[in-house]
Amino acid sequence: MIDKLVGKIKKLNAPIVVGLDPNLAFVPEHIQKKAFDEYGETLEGAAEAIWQFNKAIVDAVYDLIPAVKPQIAMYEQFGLPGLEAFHRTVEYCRQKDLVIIGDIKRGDIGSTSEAYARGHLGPVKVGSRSLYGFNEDFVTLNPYMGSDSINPFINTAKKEKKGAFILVKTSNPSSGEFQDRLIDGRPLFEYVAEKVNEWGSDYVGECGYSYVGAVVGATYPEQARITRKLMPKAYILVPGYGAQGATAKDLLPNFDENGLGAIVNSSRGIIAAYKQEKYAKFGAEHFADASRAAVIDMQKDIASVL
Ligand SMILES: O=C(O)c1cc(=O)[nH]c(=O)n1[C@@H]1O[C@H](COP(=O)(O)O)[C@@H](O)[C@H]1O
Repeated sequence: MIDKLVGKIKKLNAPIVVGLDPNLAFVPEHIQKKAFDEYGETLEGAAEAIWQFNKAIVDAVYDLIPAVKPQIAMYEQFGLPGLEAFHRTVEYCRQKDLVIIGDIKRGDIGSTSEAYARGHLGPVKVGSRSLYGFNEDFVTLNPYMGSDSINPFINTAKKEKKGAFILVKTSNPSSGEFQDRLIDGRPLFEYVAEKVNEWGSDYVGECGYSYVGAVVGATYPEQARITRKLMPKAYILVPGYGAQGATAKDLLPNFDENGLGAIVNSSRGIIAAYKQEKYAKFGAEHFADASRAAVIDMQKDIASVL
């Protein structure tokens, strides 16, 4: 899957992942109304609204981008109907040949991680059958519980030719609280970066990159300079561009000398583009066209610095 991802990034000249984080507040009134008319103001109604919203955005942008990253929290907030909308979204994106990064940020004791890995990457055995649950191509992982919490995902990813992005230095304001703490004079995130490099060293695709990747927030370019060197084979998922304030220049340290090695996420900046002054001319009716315009602008913005 890392080869498919890198191949698509090169072909489209777009190291971009659109984050499908559909809060109801982003879903235009007319879509909400239609869903509520059909299902009432219920969890089912909310799930239908976010699914229709996602579908319109995917239809508008799929030919421009290599990948999507549905963030499971935005679906979980609507309970089981929300998770069904997550699954539908994953399946729809697969039909559109997009690489799917399930943003699930999991990691637990080994036996529990094995179950998460089966549910999100691999098949689960049911009697004589092997069945897929959510079936994303990559997942995001939280490595705080150590190697035995990560290994089940790596083993499953290897069998399935899929992959993972492991949190190394996150984009949020408090990310330094623990991640920057010094241990023997070096910040914790550097140790995690070295571990990501080690976890991925045996699992390198034809493109030269490992299918064990990392997450490094665009909001911390200085730290990215260090992590890029510590894990030369890791593809880096870079969130924080757009809504969290990072600019194209901030992304640069995550890329290699060939302009590869990183893929930049934008969620609110794309899916809620119609709410920004810059794209207001599209109006809520044409929210998906606003998202397309925002993807094109993001692609140009990143290309201008690479
Ligand atoms: O793993 C992630 O994707 C992630 C890691 C991180 O350090 N920061 C971060 O913002 N994210 C996710 O990236 C997305 C960012 O959304 P926007 O700020 O709207 O572009 C959300 O789904 C976050 O959960």
